[in-house]
Amino acid sequence: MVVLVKPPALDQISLVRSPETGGGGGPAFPGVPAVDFSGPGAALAVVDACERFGFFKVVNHGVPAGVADRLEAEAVAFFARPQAEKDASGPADPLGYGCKRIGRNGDMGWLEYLLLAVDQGSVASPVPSPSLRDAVNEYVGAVRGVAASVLEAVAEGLGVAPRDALSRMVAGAASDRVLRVNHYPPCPLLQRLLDSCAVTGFGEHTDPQLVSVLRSNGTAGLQLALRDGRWVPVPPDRDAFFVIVGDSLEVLTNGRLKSVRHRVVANSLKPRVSMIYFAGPAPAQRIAPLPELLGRGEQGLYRDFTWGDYKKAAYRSRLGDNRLDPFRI
Ligand SMILES: C=C1C[C@]23C[C@@]1(O)CC[C@H]2[C@@]12CC[C@H](O)[C@@](C)(C(=O)O1)[C@H]2[C@@H]3C(=O)O
Ligand SMILES: O=C(O)CCC(=O)C(=O)O
Ligand SMILES: [Fe+2]
Repeated sequence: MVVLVKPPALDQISLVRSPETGGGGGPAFPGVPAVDFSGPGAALAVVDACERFGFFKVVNHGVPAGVADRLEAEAVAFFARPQAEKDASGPADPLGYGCKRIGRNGDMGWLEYLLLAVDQGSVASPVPSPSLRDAVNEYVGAVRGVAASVLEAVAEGLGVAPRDALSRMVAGAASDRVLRVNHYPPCPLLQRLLDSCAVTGFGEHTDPQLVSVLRSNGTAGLQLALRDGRWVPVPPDRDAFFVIVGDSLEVLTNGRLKSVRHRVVANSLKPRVSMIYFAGPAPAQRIAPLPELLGRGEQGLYRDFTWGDYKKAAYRSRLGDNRLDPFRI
């Protein structure tokens, strides 16, 4: 008999079978779709990837590599500071520095992070150092353009007019944008057991916003749930931005694009650093299917709500909950 005893530092963090194959197997995962934003055809490729996986990566996005590299270096320097100094920027509630605790309802992961509010072009939260603030500002200045291009491509690919019908929802002065910088330290305490168990870095969930734009260093750990429930690893790519369809975009498209469950498992040897820009709308924004996407006589699948309503409910939920279920008709 194998008895699993977790070291104290891990005793509130769950283990996952990784990757788990779900029941029955399914068609081979062809890999994460890469959409080239420098050429023609991006809009249709974006919609195809969002319909099939709720996930893709943007290549040739035009953001100079130095912008993300600089934020990554500043983040590494911040997370290397003494714990007491980092704690002075926390606890995250929901913004600020957080360690292991995710949200307010008991979720735990093997990570530390900074959650920062972003206004139209720069960070709106206090940032622990001027050099980190400059790097964050430079980064959000660039990544918000990627989020806008993605949402324009979605609108174009779905035949929604005007082209900025979605992107303008996350570009207004009152829009709710957040930048999250995650650091997953190596987790040597628990080496992979039986070759199939891993420590939860960030538990499985969907993102509540329209889209999330993620960039990570070269350390693996991100996993994606396919539509048939199988989990697949996402190979890291420092040069790309990964795009995650969120719950709000699912509703706006009446379920044609679906939000995707994803999670991160800790690496036993290398640190993972990721930065994720969550593009959310203004609290008063109605989140309802776009009329162009409802066929004649077709009903919306969700009851009427605003982003403010949804966010309030989200912050009362556990990470892994299906937050859209209570809003389905
Ligand atoms: C457990 C939670 C953390 C979270 C708020 C929530 O109550 C449920 C949604 C979580 C999530 C997931 C995506 C993003 O990382 C995040 C910032 C968000 O908008 O929703 C987190 C929230 C958080 O960490 O505060
Ligand atoms: O750190 C990552 O790679 C993903 C984290 C994530 O999904 C999130 O912060 O919502
Ligand atoms: Fe996420």
